[in-house]
Amino acid sequence: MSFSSKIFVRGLATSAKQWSPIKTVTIIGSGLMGSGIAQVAASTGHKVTVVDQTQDIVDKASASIKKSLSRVVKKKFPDDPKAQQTYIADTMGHLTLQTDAVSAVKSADLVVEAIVENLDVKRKLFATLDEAAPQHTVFASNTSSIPIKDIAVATKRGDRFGGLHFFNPVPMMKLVEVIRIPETSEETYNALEAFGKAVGKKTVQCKDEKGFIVNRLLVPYMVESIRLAERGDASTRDIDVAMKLGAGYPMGPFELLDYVGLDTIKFILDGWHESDPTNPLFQPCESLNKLVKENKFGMKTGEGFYSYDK
Ligand SMILES: CCCCCCCC(=O)CC(=O)SCCNC(=O)CCNC(=O)[C@H](O)C(C)(C)COP(=O)(O)OP(=O)(O)OC[C@H]1O[C@@H](n2cnc3c(N)ncnc32)[C@H](O)[C@@H]1OP(=O)(O)O
Ligand SMILES: NC(=O)C1=CN([C@@H]2O[C@H](COP(=O)(O)OP(=O)(O)OC[C@H]3O[C@@H](n4cnc5c(N)ncnc54)[C@H](O)[C@@H]3O)[C@@H](O)[C@H]2O)C=CC1
Repeated sequence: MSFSSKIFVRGLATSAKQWSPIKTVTIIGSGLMGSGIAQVAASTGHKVTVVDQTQDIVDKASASIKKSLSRVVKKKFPDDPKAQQTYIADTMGHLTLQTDAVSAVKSADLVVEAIVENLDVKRKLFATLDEAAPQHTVFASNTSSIPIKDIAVATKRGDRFGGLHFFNPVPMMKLVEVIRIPETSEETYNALEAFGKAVGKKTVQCKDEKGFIVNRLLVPYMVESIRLAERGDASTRDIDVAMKLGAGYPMGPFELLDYVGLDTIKFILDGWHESDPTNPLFQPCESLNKLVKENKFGMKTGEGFYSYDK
């Protein structure tokens, strides 16, 4: 059955809001984002296969999904240990973790890529998957900063390609940005949007422009916060307190910088600066560069703008 006839036939019987043509999902990359996306997809009844490079990595992902689920169920079923266990077992029962990407996409309706933020590596992966996946399979990248069109050129399925940008921590953050490139068909866009809703997220639509919506606004905000501290106008602590209590943000900019990873922010800023060198919002940032040079990436290395117990 072709993808389009699946949508048409099933779409007649169910409401557009709840119904998604995506039932079987393969997530490539089981790091921070891939494991979170896998978790929310599995817990909403999708059949999910997660792929990473080694058995050790997928074992760690499985453990981190279980840990995250145990936090979720405490809130979802506060006084019902049995329901907590059932929810965790059901979700884990929808998950398969493996190391072979080619066999993992053979029956996928959707492939979500969440591997390292490197264009060449993403292109190489998608070129391989394009050969292996069935005709109807939709491809999506979770990239933070690389244009979707630059990744999609590695495949012959631009019409079945788009962006699905989730947020960290995936189980908690309620948004998915759905990104279309000019080639993305209406049917593909609708399927991606329906999948976002089916995993319990609010979706927003965005063109394939730098940073989409959230990162296009957040990156300059974070960099401007660093510049404010660099000028000595206020301390990092006070800037964080100010933005939490004065603007209602759950984390201050320096807490968020350390949480996301300073290496990641630098990578994004450098890339945008390279492609738009005169844009004042994308100018290099001295103290960010210094911390990254010293391998102080934030929470994951134990030190960034703040220090953390490892
Ligand atoms: C940005 C520039 C460019 C970067 C480029 C790369 C990034 C991207 O492309 C896009 C992004 O993701 S940007 C980052 C977006 N994320 C944010 O802004 C997070 C902001 N922080 C928060 O929302 C909360 O602090 C947060 C929800 C994180 C934690 O809440 P709290 O601060 O209150 O801390 P907790 O007390 O530990 O947690 C509160 C409740 O959340 C539950 N929880 C937290 N993490 C979880 C996880 N991983 N899995 C499951 N449950 C989780 C936790 O259970 C807790 O619930 P309660 O027990 O009821 O308190
Ligand atoms: N960290 C964040 O806050 C966010 C990251 N993103 C994007 O999501 C993607 C993944 O980011 P993270 O999960 O943070 O990275 P991560 O470093 O935690 O995980 C990446 C995983 O991909 C695996 N991998 C690398 N090459 C692979 C390949 N060829 N085949 C299979 N697995 C491979 C790695 O072994 C690793 O486990 C990136 O494109 C990033 O820009 C998007 C939203 C938020």
